[in-house]
Amino acid sequence: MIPVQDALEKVLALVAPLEAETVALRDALGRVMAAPAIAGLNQPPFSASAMDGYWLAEADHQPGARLKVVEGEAAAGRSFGGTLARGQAVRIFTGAPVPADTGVVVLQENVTRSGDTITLPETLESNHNIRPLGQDFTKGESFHPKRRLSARDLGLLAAMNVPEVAVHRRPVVAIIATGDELVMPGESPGPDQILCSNNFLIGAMAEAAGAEVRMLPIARDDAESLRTVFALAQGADLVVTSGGASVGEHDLVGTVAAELGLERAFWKIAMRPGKPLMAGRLGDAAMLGLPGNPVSATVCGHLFLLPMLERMQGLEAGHRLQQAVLTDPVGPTGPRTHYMRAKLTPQDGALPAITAFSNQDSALLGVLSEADALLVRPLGDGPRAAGDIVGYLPL
Ligand SMILES: Nc1nc2c(c(=O)[nH]1)N[C@H]1C(S)=C(S)[C@@H](COP(=O)(O)OP(=O)(O)OC[C@H]3O[C@@H](n4cnc5c(N)ncnc54)[C@H](O)[C@@H]3O)O[C@H]1N2
Ligand code: MOO
Repeated sequence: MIPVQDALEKVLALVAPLEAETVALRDALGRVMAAPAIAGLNQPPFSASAMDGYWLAEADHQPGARLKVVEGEAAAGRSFGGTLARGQAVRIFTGAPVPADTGVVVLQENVTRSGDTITLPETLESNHNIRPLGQDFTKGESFHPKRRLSARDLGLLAAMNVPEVAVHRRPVVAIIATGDELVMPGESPGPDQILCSNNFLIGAMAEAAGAEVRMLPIARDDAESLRTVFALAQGADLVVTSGGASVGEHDLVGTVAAELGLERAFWKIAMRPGKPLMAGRLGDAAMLGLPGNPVSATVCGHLFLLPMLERMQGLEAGHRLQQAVLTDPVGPTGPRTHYMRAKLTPQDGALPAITAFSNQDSALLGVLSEADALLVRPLGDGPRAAGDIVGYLPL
């Protein structure tokens, strides 16, 4: 059994950031940029009015000044074009280019207009209400956030006149459930059978983390069936199996994968649940052999599959341990780090409170669905009392 941190380093060494592909800006949400985008222009491209009102020269911006409003106007998309003499003002609207780089926009509701004359108020605003050219970004500026692109990022890229973005290719993940007892939802299980939940759980986790998932047929607990399904995984970047990872006679995943050339990085981790996890390189793909128990598969998915997917997409990969306060005591841990299913309760202005579920059986999907955190109990840790600060991983 190797420690979790060592296992994390080993699984991350099995993968690398995937090559870039170009996608339309419209399809770039949640993707990770593989190269910087360069602003094609200044934003704003001209000094622009921030308000509807009148533009005038700075020298004419005096309390109570009376100014003549000239013919014409400056509107968004249509500049004024003319020039103003002293004592003149021009009608201007929000987003319009200002007639000259200096000057002031006075809000229309702050002047008194009579015919073609406006009178400025006795108390003037200090704000000139002009957005200077390039105040948002300048032409040639580069943008390369090391995170998933958000809706706000897409807005920025659009404003930069970047219609297509170079992003890391999505990892293709082949998912293989193994077991004679498994049937798919919608089928009628025989008396000794159960439903295959892992594919849905792990598949959805991978998709939510940016992967393209290929759901393969269930492999039976015999070498022939496993070989057939492994062959269908050809071309995937990552092959994720579940079940058949332990030590029983029917646990054949390791044996068959070895026969197919698995260069095993490790098998068995000092963690609970998830002990029988295996990982390695299988041809051109990385392989992660998850334990069959759905909770064990999920915990391993959070601890290893998600970081692998992050790394393949060019993200910083790892576990982001957070802190919470125990509501109830927990017992000592044994020789494995224990990831306990737990519930968080937010606390005003303080760390959240965390409560471990009383039943930690690694087959309980109901508890897993209710849980929103894994309370992390380091191996060899003593008992902890209510009020102690502990680490957790959000689910
Ligand atoms: N003698 C020992 N027995 C076991 C050990 C051990 O160290 N010595 N380890 C236990 C631990 S810990 C785990 S975890 C399990 C993992 O075993 P496998 O990875 O070989 O998984 P299976 O035996 O195939 O299945 C375990 C359990 O999960 C159910 N399962 C499997 N696949 C799915 C699926 N796709 N969807 C839903 N449920 C699934 C399966 O029916 C079993 O109930 O081994 C312990 N044994
Ligand atoms: O490690 Mo097993 O994953 O405890 O049920």
